[in-house]
Amino acid sequence: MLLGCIGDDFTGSSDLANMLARSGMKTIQYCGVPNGPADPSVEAGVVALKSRTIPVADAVRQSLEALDWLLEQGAGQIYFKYCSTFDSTPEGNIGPVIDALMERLGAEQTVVCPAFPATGRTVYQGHLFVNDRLLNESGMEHHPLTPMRDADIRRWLAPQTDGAVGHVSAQVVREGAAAISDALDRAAAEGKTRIVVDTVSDEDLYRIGTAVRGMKLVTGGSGLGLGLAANFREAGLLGKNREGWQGSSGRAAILSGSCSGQTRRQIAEYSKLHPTLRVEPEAVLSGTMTPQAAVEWIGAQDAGAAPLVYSSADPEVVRAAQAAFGREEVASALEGFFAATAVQLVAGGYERLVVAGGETSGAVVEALDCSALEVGPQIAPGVPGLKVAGRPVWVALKSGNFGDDAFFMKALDVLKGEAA
Ligand SMILES: Nc1ncnc2c1ncn2[C@@H]1O[C@H](COP(=O)(O)OP(=O)(O)O)[C@@H](O)[C@H]1O
Ligand SMILES: O=C(O)[C@@H](O)C(=O)COP(=O)(O)O
Repeated sequence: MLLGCIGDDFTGSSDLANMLARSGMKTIQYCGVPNGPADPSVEAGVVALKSRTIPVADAVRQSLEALDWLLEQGAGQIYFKYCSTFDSTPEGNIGPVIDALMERLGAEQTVVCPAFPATGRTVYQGHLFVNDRLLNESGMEHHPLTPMRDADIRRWLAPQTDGAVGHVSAQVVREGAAAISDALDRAAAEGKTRIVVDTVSDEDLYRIGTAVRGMKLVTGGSGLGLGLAANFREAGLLGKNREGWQGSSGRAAILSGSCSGQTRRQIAEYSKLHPTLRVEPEAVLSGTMTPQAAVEWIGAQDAGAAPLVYSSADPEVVRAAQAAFGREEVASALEGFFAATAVQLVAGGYERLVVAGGETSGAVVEALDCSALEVGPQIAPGVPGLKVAGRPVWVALKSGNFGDDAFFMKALDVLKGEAA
């Protein structure tokens, strides 16, 4: 294993796995920390955790367990993957996990590089943009669990970390890898160890990648995977033979707990022509809507249809449910509902599942008890088709913000083995 990655959620991990696989690395996504060794042919191992919104101490412990396993597999560089919208709160978990990984690795400095230009996430003057909007005006300020109310990544990270936060500007990044390395050295001399690096294009990601070639720990969104994979390719370290990936035309269903604007547009589009069932948090909490009832509804739809069950709702509706029942209570009830629904579907022979939402996907994949996911073709930037290793189950794990309006249709096709 050349590159060992720790993803703080399952959609994000599949985003990174997609980036690395498309960049030529033999990549596997592990669901949690594996019990045994990795296949020796794996060049990039991505350990997916559901650690983005759990208590800080648990996130740190799980991340360190993943680190130890990746080091045992021989990984020479470690990549901590978080969201391209830097999903976190002033308490964590990005900062505390970075601190713990740096300490365990004896790393003196790391970069903080959430940008993913292919999906419109760029960092300029330390501020994160989603397309042409500042992060805190992009809709992410309404996120149910990690509302992002400040686009200045330096200011958002500072209270989360014990280390001093620095910055490398876009102007320096444009000058190239040598200028970036010099700027990192200057920051280190000033005692700055967590360095937010401006990134506005894929070219920037390649330049940053070159500059961090020897860094023990790098952190960011999936974008920087481009630059890191290029390092291994240029060093002649990547193998050539890639196994094929095959889809399935088996029965399919879609589950969505993502409340992002993009997911809600995708649901609106899909529901024009396909069966959809909206579930209310109240109904799930009171037990009037159960996984069994959802599975029965799915089974009652036309054979060949891929029914969609969703709890996704507008920000005001989400706020009202959280005020009535508690943020964590609602989230965990809905995640449990989707997880149990997925388990029953797979037990009933469903082979294709499209899941929208990072936390929702984590709950589903953990409940399905998958050890690893094989990476297939890209459905949309940041979202690959995946196959559960050793079982006839194909999944797509969609980040709330990714994919165009027709995403669900495309995902079902790619999981079938058809081009997107
Ligand atoms: N109607 C709702 N009201 C309140 N919370 C909800 C509702 N629907 C989903 N949620 C919760 O909101 C969270 C959405 O997060 P996630 O699944 O990560 O989506 P995204 O990828 O858009 O961030 C989940 O914990 C989910 O259970
Ligand atoms: O980096 C990204 O934007 C994604 O890979 C990601 O982490 C997705 O998180 P969710 O939006 O919570 O699914």
